[in-house]
Amino acid sequence: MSKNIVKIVADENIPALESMFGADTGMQIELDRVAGRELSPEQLEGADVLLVRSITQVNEALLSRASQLKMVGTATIGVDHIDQAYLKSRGIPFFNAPGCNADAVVEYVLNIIYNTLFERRVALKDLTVGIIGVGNVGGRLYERLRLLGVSLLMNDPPREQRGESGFVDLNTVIQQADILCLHTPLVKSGEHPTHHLLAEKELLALKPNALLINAGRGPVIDNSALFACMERRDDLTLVLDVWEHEPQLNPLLVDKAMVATPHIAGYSYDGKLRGTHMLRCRFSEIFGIPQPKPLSHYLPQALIHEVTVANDVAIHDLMNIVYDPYRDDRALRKTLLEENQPKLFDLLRKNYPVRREFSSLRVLGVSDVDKANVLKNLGFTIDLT
Ligand SMILES: NC(=O)c1ccc[n+]([C@@H]2O[C@H](COP(=O)([O-])OP(=O)(O)OC[C@H]3O[C@@H](n4cnc5c(N)ncnc54)[C@H](O)[C@@H]3O)[C@@H](O)[C@H]2O)c1
Ligand SMILES: O=C(O)[C@H](O)[C@H](O)COP(=O)(O)O
Repeated sequence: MSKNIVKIVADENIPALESMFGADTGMQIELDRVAGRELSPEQLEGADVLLVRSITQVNEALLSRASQLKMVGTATIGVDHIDQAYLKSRGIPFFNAPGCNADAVVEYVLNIIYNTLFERRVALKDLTVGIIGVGNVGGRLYERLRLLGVSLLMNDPPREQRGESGFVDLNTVIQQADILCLHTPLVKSGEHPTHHLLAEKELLALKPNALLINAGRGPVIDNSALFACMERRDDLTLVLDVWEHEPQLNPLLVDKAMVATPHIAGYSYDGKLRGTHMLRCRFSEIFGIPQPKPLSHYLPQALIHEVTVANDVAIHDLMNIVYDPYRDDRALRKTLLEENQPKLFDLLRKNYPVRREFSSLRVLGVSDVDKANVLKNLGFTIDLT
C-alpha cells in the first residue's frame, strides 16, 4: 500500500465497526461513517474499503472517484444492490455476508406462524408449509420445521438444476401450501429470474385461506397485482416485511397485510454483528492481517437470557419474550399517514432496538422431553439433562 492509513467508508448503520476494526487490526484505520442512501462519489475519494448495507447502489457511477478501492463489502445477505460485474471489471474484491441474518429471518417467520396459528386454534402438523427459495434462510426454515415433523414443500429450480432432489414446481407449491414463505434473492435476468415471480396468475392460484409471507425482496411479488388480488380474495392472510419501491410504501397494501414490517426480518443484533464479523474476516484476508477474535467475544449476553417455565408453556409466548414482530408492525403503521413516510421507514430501521435470537434465551424447567425437544429444534437453548 502506498500509505499507512487505511480509509474505510462505511454505512452508519453497520454496528461494531469501531470495535472490530479497531486496535486489534494493528493498522491505522480512518473510519468514515456515511448515510447509505445519500452516499456520493466525492465521499469515496481516497477510500480503500467501502462497506455498505442494502440501501446503497454500488455501481460505476458511485465508484467513479474511488480509484484506490481494495475491497467492497456488504453487511447483508442480498446482493441485488451491487454491480458485481463492474467490480470484477475493475478487479475489486467483493464480499457479502452469506447467512449472517438467516436465523433472524427464520425466527421472524416462525414467530408469525406460531402466533397466527395459536389465535386460530390450528395445529401446524395439520398444515403444509411451502418454501420458495431454499438457500440459507429457506433451508434453515425447512430444517427447523422438518425436525418438528411439519409437512413441507420446497421450490428451488436452481438447486434442482444442479441435480438435487426433493423439490416441486412453482405451481405445485403455490396450489398446495397453506403457508407459503418466499426466500429467494431478487434476480432480474438469467434462467431463473425472481422479479414478479408471483404475479396475478400465481397469486390467484394460492390455496384457499393461505398465509403468504414475503421476507425476501419486495419485487419478487408484483405489488400491484398483490393489492388487486387481496381486494378479490379476503380468504388470504398476508405478511410483508419487504416491499416494492422501498422506502416508499403503498398504504393501501399495508392495510391489506395482517403483519407489515419495515424490512427488519433479519435485524437481530446477533445477525448484524455476524455480518460485521464476516466482513472483518474478509478484511483480514485482503490486508494480510490476523483474523479477528471470535464473534462470541463481541456479542453481549441478552438482557433476558434465562427463563423458567412450566411444561405447558405456550411456544408463541416464549418466542414473544425474545422478539415480538407485532411491535414492528405497530411502529410501521404509525408512519403511514405522515408526509415523510419514506424517511420514517428508514428511521425505524436506523433506530431499531436491540433484538436477540431464540438461542440467546436459556429455557429452564421443562421436564417433558418431547416439549424440550420441540423448543430445542425451534432454536432455544435447552439443557436436556
Ligand atoms: N427481510 C430481510 O430482512 C432479509 C434478510 C436476509 C435476506 N433477505 C433476502 O432473502 C434472500 C435469500 O437469502 P438466503 O440467505 O437464503 O440466500 P441464498 O442465496 O442462500 O438462497 C437463495 C435461494 O433461492 C434460490 N433461488 C434463486 N432463484 C430462484 C427462483 N427463481 N425460484 C426459486 N428459488 C430460487 C437459490 O437457488 C437459493 O437456494 C436474500 O437474497 C435477500 O434478498 C431478506
Ligand atoms: O439482505 C439482507 O441481508 C437483508 O435484507 C438485510 O436485513 C438488509 O438490511 P439493510 O442492509 O437494508 O439494513
